[in-house]
Amino acid sequence: MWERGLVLSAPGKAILHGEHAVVHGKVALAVALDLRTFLRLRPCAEGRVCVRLPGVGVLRSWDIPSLQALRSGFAADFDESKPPSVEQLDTLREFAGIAAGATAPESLATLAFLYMCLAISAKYGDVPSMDILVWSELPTGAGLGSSAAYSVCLAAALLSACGAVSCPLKEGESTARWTEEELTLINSWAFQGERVIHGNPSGVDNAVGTWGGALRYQSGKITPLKRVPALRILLTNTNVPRSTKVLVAGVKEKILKFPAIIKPVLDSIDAISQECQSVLEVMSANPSPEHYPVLEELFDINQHHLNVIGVGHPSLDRLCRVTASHGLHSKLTGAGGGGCGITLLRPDTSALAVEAAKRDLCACGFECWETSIGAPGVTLHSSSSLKAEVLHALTES
Ligand SMILES: Nc1ncnc2c1ncn2[C@@H]1O[C@H](COP(=O)(O)OP(=O)(O)O)[C@@H](O)[C@H]1O
Ligand SMILES: C[C@@](O)(CCOP(=O)(O)O)CC(=O)O
Ligand SMILES: [Mg+2]
Repeated sequence: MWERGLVLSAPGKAILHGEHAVVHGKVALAVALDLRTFLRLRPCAEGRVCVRLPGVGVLRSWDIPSLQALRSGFAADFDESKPPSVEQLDTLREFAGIAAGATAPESLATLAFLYMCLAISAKYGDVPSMDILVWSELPTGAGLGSSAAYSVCLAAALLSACGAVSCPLKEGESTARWTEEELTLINSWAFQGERVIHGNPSGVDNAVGTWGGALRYQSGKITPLKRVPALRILLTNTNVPRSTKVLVAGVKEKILKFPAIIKPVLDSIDAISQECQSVLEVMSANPSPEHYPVLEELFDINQHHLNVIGVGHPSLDRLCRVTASHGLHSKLTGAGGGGCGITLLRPDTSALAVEAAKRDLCACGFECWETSIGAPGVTLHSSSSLKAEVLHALTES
């Protein structure tokens, strides 16, 4: 079925609570956003694999025999349960001409592609000649899980191309999703992509990209949150670039340096996530405005904690101050160090008040957008069902 080509997508995410702490076994609550990464896969005839990633300026192609030769060097070691080894990544870097230790977006994206392509073909059979194009509505490296959305799309496309998962889109349907079992496989390979990009990911981002909706995540255990109130959220990108890999490594260093000081902060973040989950459950049964002050206070406390563990940034402090001047509460989301913040809007926050806050945030050089949460996870699309903007990006890039 994929032989006619396919288009699929995965959502970005916002972490309500638990970023960083989740890497150390604590609870995180995360929701899928209505901003997505799209991948188009087309067969091509020349015995080559071609990858176009316009978001990070990559246009590369390799002939299949050279990929097969590379793979045969360490085929036995590829498995979705094993982290990519230093040796494997060094070999792939050398093959692709990527400098050791390079953390540029294009280097990490190319390395993740090569790793997943070789590992999946080693396990499930050769990849066919193909042309892959990835285009995203998400900002890259801003805390909204663009790396996970990219990894989920690659996993779904490569597993489809090797025949390890089906192509569930039937003639005449506009979208389709895979079975639970297939989604579990896609998620585990997406986690490998995240491992290449992040070093030590928790797995929460790829879980949201795969399953969508809203979920609680702890140490690999994914619990969908069935009853979540329709929260209104304002996302603000400070446009300050940062790397998840570097920030995650910084928190680890702080824990090693001051364990007795930092570990209780992570425990407190865990308690915030749990408290927030209880409040959301009560709210969905009884959607009364009385719960909002609690959610707002939890945002404030967690933002302080995230500053304590070293992932704040002056731009994020400014974001919180500006929204506070409009009576709104914000925290960073994702890895921090710049990137995005989320601001909770109450059901009765007027459009005028939101516009005034947005105006002040934009005056700081930030970008804002109001989003809805709980979007579907990884999805196959028929071309005719795509928005004009997406179709244009996938045909013109
Ligand atoms: N559209 C995309 N195309 C290719 N690579 C991408 C894309 N989006 C993200 N990436 C990869 O993910 C990395 C950003 O991941 P990360 O630092 O975790 O930030 P975040 O996940 O918050 O956006 C980029 O450096 C790049 O390697
Ligand atoms: C900081 C962390 O909790 C979330 C990172 O999210 P993002 O890559 O900044 O979108 C890391 C992780 O969970 O793997
Ligand atoms: Mg990421």
